[in-house]
Amino acid sequence: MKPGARLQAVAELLEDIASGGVADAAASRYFRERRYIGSKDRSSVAERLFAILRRRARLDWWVNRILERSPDSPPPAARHRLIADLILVDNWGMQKFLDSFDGEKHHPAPLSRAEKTLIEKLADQPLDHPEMPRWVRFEVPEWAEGKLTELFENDDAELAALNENAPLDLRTNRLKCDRDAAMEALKEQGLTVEAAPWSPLAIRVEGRPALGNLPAFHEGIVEVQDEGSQLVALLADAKPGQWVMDYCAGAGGKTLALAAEMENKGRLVASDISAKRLMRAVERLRRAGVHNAERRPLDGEHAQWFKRQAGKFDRVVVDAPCSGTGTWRRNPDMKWKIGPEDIAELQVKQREIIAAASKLVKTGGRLVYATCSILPEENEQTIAGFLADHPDFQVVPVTKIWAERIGTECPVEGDFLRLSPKKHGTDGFFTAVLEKKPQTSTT
Ligand SMILES: C[S@@+](CC[C@H](N)C(=O)[O-])C[C@H]1O[C@@H](n2cnc3c(N)ncnc32)[C@H](O)[C@@H]1O
Repeated sequence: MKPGARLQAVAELLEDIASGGVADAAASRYFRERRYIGSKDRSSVAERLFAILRRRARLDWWVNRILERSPDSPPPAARHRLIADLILVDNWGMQKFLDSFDGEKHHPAPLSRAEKTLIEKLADQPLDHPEMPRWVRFEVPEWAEGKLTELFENDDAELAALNENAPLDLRTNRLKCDRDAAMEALKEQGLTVEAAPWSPLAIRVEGRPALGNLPAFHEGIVEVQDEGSQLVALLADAKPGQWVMDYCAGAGGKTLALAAEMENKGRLVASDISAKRLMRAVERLRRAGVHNAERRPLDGEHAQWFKRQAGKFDRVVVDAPCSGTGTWRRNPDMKWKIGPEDIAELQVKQREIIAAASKLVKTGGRLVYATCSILPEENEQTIAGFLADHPDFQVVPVTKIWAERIGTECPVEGDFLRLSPKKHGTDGFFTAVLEKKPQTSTT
């Protein structure tokens, strides 16, 4: 691809994302439909795309200022973001733009008058400007800035970490081998890897290798999973022979980890409101050598079955749908797609889901509630609301489970697991473990 064609690809992807596309999926689709684009070009396009998404608030601030757009005008055009990025970050001058934005096949169309003004007036400006509001400087939505500042007790580095590149983490599949053997295999296959700090199964990979080509991946020795997500699954403390329900299983990320902890023994049910998402778990379960998992979509057809399972499960894991605020570093476009009204809606949904799932837990069994959100509304507040309505459940401190299950230094103090990218180097995660109390006799 010529440099101009790479830029055009970035502009088209930015356009797609601005009109509702999700960055990861949009990029995968774009490349799938254009198989002729080689791997170097793909990486270069994806790298610039994600870098622009991470700088979006500051780029928009500059475009609005230069073009004298009012703060309530719609977001700037995708091309304006790209042009601003090339000037503010790469110091492009007019001639470079004229050479690439030449309207040739696969190249960006020639510059408009407004774009030329942008290029002239932005020349020699730095990306950061002292007049930028705090939310712009830290690249968080305006509605979230106050909340996050309070949550992180004015620690600016926590806000900044929400916008940094996330590492690629793999989970060793204990059904196939231990971490040392998995790391050896990955090294032999050309990867640079190290043991990640918290999960005894986590392997951190340098760079962004194409895992699809690796035998270790095809053989199910490792699975992609953020270290934080691995810890959630470990804290479920699922044991061989137990009955375990992964209530919001999606494409099975946690189901796989739970199956390995259960050593393929016992009953593992993956349920989800979306049968389509559950279907995506099938191939992953096969690759991982999981034999004890069954899929049960939460639909009319299975409603009776779920009713009959009341009080039968040792572990019910609720990996609830959430705002994903803990994964903003991985999905920098997502934060601009949600607002406070979504958080309020999610909170209602989370309370309904945890209440429904709790019915499946047997006496002495555990309900594990997790989100990849860092907002207390979706976490501590959901748990407090649930416990107020369900006095038959009590909190089991994660520090206690950690000591029994993992044994190393626990990353948190107190009852709940609350991980943050800055403090723990993982995505932001929350986990609470609740136990169904033994029934007290009323005689
Ligand atoms: C955070 S995702 C789960 C991710 C998955 N556990 C993993 O580790 O890969 C949340 C899931 O909840 C599902 N969901 C949404 N509403 C639900 C409901 N009312 N009951 C059960 N699952 C629901 C969504 O379809 C989605 O797959």
